[in-house]
Amino acid sequence: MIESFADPDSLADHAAGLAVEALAAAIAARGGAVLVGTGGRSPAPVYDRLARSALDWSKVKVTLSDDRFVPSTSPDSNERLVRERLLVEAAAVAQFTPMSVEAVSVDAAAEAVEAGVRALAPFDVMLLGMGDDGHVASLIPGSPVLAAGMDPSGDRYCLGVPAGVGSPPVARVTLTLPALLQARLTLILISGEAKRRIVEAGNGLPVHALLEQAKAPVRILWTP
Ligand SMILES: O=C1O[C@H](COP(=O)(O)O)[C@@H](O)[C@H](O)[C@H]1O
Repeated sequence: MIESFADPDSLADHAAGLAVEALAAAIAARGGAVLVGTGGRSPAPVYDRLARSALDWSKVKVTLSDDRFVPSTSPDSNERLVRERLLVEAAAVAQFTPMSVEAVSVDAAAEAVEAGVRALAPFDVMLLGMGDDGHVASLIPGSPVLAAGMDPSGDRYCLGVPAGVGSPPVARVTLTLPALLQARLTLILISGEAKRRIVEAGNGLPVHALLEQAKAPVRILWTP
């Protein structure tokens, strides 16, 4: 069920509030918390709010749902977005685990980060956006590795995605569906009528695999 908000600020306020509540509960219960951030245009306002929150960020580990296989200084880097908008102010002390690293190939990069990302699971909060094609993370329709990434019985958490799909159409490292289902709470942040229609269509796109499962709690926050 889609939760609607009048404007981007109220959506970001609510998303940040849910995330802080869940992360604080994880710290109280287990002594630490794991936040999986995401890239694109949706999460930055939530990051701004999280960075100012009174959470004990020294006990929070942060990684990404996916990243582009580009230098972390690139404007296309999701890591750059997280470092500029989340890992600042109070959140500057959080420990970050990258989803992409310099390597001879994107597959080598995925292999290099697999153990470190897997060690963070189960994740306490995962933020996701959704592309105009129904992709989440970098599980993108038309990708030659989509079936592998969406395989619920797959044994990898991190997967290399060849260039040619997505915007920008660069190579990427993505969490797989089994990894996405390791989140105790997933918040999908979407905006606009077109994306709402994609979610409601229920026609087998990557986002629908998350919505049609009962293992991991998923909430969709939408604003016009
Ligand atoms: O390319 C990507 O797209 C998705 C969705 O981005 P949005 O701008 O439509 O919210 C994003 O979640 C992902 O991290 C990114 O690599």
